[in-house]
Amino acid sequence: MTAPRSFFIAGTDTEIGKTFTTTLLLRAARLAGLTALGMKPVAAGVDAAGRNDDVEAILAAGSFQPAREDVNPFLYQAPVSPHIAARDEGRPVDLALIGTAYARLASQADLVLVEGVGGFRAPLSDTLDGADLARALALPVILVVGLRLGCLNHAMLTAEAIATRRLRLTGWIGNHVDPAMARQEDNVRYLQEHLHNDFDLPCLGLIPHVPPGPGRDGCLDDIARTLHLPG
Ligand SMILES: Nc1ncnc2c1ncn2[C@@H]1O[C@H](COP(=O)(O)OP(=O)(O)OP(=O)(O)O)[C@@H](O)[C@H]1O
Ligand SMILES: C[C@H](N)[C@H](N)CCCCCC(=O)O
Ligand SMILES: [Mg+2]
Repeated sequence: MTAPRSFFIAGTDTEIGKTFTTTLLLRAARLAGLTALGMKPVAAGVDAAGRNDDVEAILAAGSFQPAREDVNPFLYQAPVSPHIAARDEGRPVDLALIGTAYARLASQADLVLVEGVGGFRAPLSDTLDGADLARALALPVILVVGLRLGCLNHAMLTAEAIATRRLRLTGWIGNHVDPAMARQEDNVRYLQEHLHNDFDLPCLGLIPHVPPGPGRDGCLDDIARTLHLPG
């Protein structure tokens, strides 16, 4: 196996479709014949069974099930900012430990996708945030833009924050998280032009709104095939 192609999946905010996009990119990689794994190093919020939705979705989307502690080394109970949950539970996020878990996953796969937490600079502690996590892993970044009112500003600010840290920004994906968004095409056109002009950033795909329900699974392969994984 050659060195894996891995990416950090950053988002313009929380609840904008990072996990949904990550699972579709894993699907795209698998359809292309790659062994692909996801990672959610820091997750907050569990159900009655003690499980986190993102972790379960990312485990299910991989080519096989690696050690759960490697996919998700830090799981906190409360669905709040991780810096609060980590302090409440007395278990601080440890970037070195996350790096070791990532390396174990990378040794087993052609491609690893690491989902961040919330927006790019969501805090992990009083001194660390999501940007430090991306920098510690030193992975090229894919920016997921949740297409809803306000996303133009969030996208430009997030791209700037990533570029300022000299991380390699490889492309962006627009996710139609809000089916009622007005002037969708005009918004997408703005992002295409300005992320290209300011950051030389290509659009790697646009994900349509796919309401949850029985019809969702049937269209995921077709959507995944429209996404471009950077080489
Ligand atoms: N394209 C889409 N069509 C329909 N629903 C979507 C789409 N993208 C995301 N959703 C839904 O929006 C919600 C938030 O998506 P998701 O969990 O992927 O966000 P996230 O950015 O990963 O959030 P977090 O910051 O908590 O990790 C989920 O219920 C998901 O199913
Ligand atoms: C619990 C939630 N779903 C996310 N995992 C955490 C979002 C943290 C957001 C912090 C912030 O930027 O205000
Ligand atoms: Mg998520």
